[in-house]
Amino acid sequence: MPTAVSAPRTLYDKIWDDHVVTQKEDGLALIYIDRHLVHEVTSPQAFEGLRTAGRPVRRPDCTLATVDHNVPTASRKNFVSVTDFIAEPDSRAQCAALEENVKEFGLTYFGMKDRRQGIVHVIGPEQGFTLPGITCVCGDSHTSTHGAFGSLAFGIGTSEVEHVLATQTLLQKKAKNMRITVEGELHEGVTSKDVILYIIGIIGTAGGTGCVIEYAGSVFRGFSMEARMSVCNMSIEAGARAGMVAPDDITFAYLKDRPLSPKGEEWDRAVAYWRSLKTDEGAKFDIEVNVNAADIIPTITWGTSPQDVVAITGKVPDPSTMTDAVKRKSAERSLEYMGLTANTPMEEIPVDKVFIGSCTNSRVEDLRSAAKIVLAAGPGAKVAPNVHAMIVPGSGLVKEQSEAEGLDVIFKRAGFDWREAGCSMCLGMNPDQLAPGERCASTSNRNFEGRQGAGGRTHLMSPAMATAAALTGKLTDVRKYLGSVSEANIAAAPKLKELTAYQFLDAPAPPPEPITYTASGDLPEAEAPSTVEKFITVKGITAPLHIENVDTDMIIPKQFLKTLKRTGLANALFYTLRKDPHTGKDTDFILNRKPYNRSKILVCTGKNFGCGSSREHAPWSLNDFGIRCIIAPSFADIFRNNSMQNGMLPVTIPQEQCIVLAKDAEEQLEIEVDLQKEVIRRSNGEEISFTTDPFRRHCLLNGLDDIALTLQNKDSIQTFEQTRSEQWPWLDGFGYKGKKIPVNVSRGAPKTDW
Ligand SMILES: CC(C)[C@H](C(=O)O)[C@@H](O)C(=O)O
Ligand code: SF4
Repeated sequence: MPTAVSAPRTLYDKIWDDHVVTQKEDGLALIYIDRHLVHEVTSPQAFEGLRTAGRPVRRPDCTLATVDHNVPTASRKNFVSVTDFIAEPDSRAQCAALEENVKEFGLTYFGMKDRRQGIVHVIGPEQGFTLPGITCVCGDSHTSTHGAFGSLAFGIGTSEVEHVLATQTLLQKKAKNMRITVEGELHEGVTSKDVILYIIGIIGTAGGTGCVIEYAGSVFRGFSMEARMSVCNMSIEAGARAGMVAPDDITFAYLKDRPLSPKGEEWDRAVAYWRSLKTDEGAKFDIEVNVNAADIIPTITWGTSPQDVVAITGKVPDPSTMTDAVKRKSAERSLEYMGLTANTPMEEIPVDKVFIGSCTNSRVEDLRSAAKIVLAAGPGAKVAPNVHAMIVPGSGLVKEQSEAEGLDVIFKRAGFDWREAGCSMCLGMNPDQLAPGERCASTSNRNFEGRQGAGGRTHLMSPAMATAAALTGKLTDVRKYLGSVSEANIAAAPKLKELTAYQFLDAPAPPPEPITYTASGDLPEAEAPSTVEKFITVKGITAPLHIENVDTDMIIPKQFLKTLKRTGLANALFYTLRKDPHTGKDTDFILNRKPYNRSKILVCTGKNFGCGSSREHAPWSLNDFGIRCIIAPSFADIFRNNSMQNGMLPVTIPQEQCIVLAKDAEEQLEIEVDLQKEVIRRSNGEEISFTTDPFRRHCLLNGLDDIALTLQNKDSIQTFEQTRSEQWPWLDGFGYKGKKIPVNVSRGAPKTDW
């Protein structure tokens, strides 16, 4: 609840202060979570954990579930059930498991028959589930998207999903405040996607590590909600915990009359509160970055990290000009993977596929901007013969609205493939995938190796740029379509009719599935025994790794995320590096070689280990392989957290010391990591000290389970909820058809009349 703080505060400070349930002296806080989105990939093990411990979901009324990653995007005309429709057994099992879990635990679920189904980060805002001033989490790194509404929204791993389901809270340390200000006028053809790619190019994929970014300045103020969402979405690609934009009239206009937005007198109360959610004059930011809007031109990626950006008018960079050895090696590796030659003009690179979709760019406004380019290209515009171009709306409602506006006709006439909602080719967990060697102009957010399909090559860009590439068959400066001749084409074309979303949102929903649920309103007293292994000391063979930005897609590729278990993932670890794609045989990657195939420790000399997705499968696979400790110059926040939830220790020490340890490792000298004393012992007796968060150290040394610890605060949580209901009544219950579910009754099944 608001505390009496006189010093000027940032937007992040205010939301944080409003959600602290309890706080320890060392700064560790238990924060209340207002909204929880659930999808099929990161939840099965969490529900299993609840089941084993006999714990109910604490706030079904604040939880919304859907399927998105695994769903095929082919026509659903003949859809009967998930079991008939999804051919791939593991995808089918994961979607079926979610259907079972939502029934058992009484959660609201937008399944494949529901027109509101879609990517979690599209449906939350669309429904008004996402609101200003809230805390919002999901077992998905792109939860940062929801920060566009002035909320504190961030991705979590599966252990934390279980924690939120059980307690509606999370243990967190406050992040640093970072502000990125973009002032001035954007050039024609420059979109929100270009702005965020440009920013990541400047600050790098670790630039926001440990921070919550506030996007400020005239450019973000002028952006629509859709554009703000595209920016906040990619905060995670900048390494940040979350990104946010202060709510304003644009935010309120977007939210008004959404199914789950507050109504009537509560709306006025909510808006009055939301207006207070801006950074105070004089508030302190730990890091400030200023960008001049006029410096940005349409931007795309050339490599395998989102920071590998270049202007469309530029050339493929030349690694031989790079002075930093690790960077040079990474760039050489990227160019080889991408099949590119240094100094090739970007506009000369042909593409095989175009993907317009993903939680970054699959909303109506994105699709309109793509359609505008097709119209600008003239009446006979066609997708180039060498290209397969697909457009995948972010939700069933986006699809319906686009069709009512006639966008699908424009696309289909030009030869685009118009699909059903889902994550699709952003992350080939479903049939939409690149074949090895195929090159894709993609509006998604990650260009990691193998991300869109093993051996596939991804260039990130805006929807308008991707459309231009579809039409010409190569990477293209979209501004070529924005001259006076093209404007004449648009003027001559049938008018694009822009509709408002509301009429689509209000149409009746299909009846919900019957729910059986038996849970009491109180948090359980009983503490389940912890399953977390203790970490005291680990001594053994250490594997050296000389890669920068080791992303979680590299640690464990998408096909292994379809498991319903936490174990059995040892062979999946670094799969693409360990298996030859042609022969299926083991490569000579370090972890395949003796004695490193028995490594207990991994030392990485490159920065930003574990960046990218929130998949806890990454630490699970390391753990299964036998690696209990990773030493690196820096870690991505979610990976670090996920590792410690599994009794593993990520140790941060300076890069020079990592290089020393990697040399020891190369000589097969054993290393000992002693958490009690916080030292790393080399075989020559020399000690390198490190520090760990005191609470996490305590949990690791004693093998403690966060949920059991949190449940000791049950009285504080209940008191917090009482005050929350009085202060922000619109946050209780889903409010479908105006029906409110009062707190303390809400732990039963959600009412079935929504
Ligand atoms: C599956 C999920 C854990 C993952 C994420 O966290 O981002 C996915 O959405 C992705 O984009 O890689
Ligand atoms: S980044 Fe891609 S895979 Fe992840 S949630 Fe968004 S659309 Fe889905």
